[in-house]
Amino acid sequence: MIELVDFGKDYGDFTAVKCLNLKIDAGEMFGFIGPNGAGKSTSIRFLATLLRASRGQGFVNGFNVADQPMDVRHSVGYMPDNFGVYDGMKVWEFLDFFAVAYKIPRSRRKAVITDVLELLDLTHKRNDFVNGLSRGMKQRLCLAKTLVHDPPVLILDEPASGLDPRARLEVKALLKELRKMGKTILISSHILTELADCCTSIGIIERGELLMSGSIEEVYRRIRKNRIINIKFVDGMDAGLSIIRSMPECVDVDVDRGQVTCELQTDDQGVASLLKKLVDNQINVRTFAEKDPTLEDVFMMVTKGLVT
Ligand SMILES: Nc1ncnc2c1ncn2[C@@H]1O[C@H](COP(=O)(O)OP(=O)(O)OP(=O)(O)O)[C@@H](O)[C@H]1O
Repeated sequence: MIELVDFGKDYGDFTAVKCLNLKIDAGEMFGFIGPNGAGKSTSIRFLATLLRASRGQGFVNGFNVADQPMDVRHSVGYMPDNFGVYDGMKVWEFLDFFAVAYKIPRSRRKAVITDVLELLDLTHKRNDFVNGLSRGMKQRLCLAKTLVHDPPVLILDEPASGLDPRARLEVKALLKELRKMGKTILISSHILTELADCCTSIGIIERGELLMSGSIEEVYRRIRKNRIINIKFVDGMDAGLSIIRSMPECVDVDVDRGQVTCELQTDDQGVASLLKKLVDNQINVRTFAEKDPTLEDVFMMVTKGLVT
């Protein structure tokens, strides 16, 4: 449904995106994850037909982004990372403006706006001025405007940024609802944990390069070669730490409030042999537990080059 083939973008001498290949199937919710300046918005703006590529091609709903921009625009609901609005506009007028832009006939516009407001739980704000809305409401309104022409594809640039935890949860619930309605969704975020339980697949981008992509399960499977172990000692933590650090499989060690967290590039056998080594050296281990990687851990490992 969404595809980038060798996409690249230069701004003058600066290469923002090198060569990005991405394929998102119909019905997927794809999380596009990367630090500031990684190239997420650049790629997204290209897919939304707002930016010319320096190299490569993009396809949305079977249409070529560069050659068939109008078809792409009708297929896509795009939510930018910044929300702009004309002064003195009411909520319904804002949506009507986009409905007109998408050439929805006058006879259908009122019903479309009513439906979208209901879906986004904004019916009670219909006659309020947009500028008076809270940030959470504005984000929801922005999401509402991406839906007026009922596009099969939604491209959302950081839809949950700047929201409080409750508003973030609400946006996430909405996204799940939209996926159930059959929309294909590309969503970018730095808030990795946000995406973990709603995305079907993710792509991690850094400095214009896609470092890893696939279903969450696939990415976790690959990351499993790095094991994260939490250890607490009764005593002898310093001796324990030097044993851990001496292991060639050890790639990272962190100590926080009496708990040691170490990252080992190893398998089950390697994890077991660390515990054995500690016990054989008469170190009193109180707890020793492997931690399942969170999306945050995955992101840190991938961007540190520990997993490819
Ligand atoms: N119009 C522009 N002119 C010059 N450089 C640009 C322009 N737009 C983006 N860049 C640069 O390209 C790089 C990628 O920017 P982009 O906005 O795509 O990243 P991003 O991953 O979306 O970051 P963020 O999460 O901060 O929004 C950055 O270094 C940015 O400074």
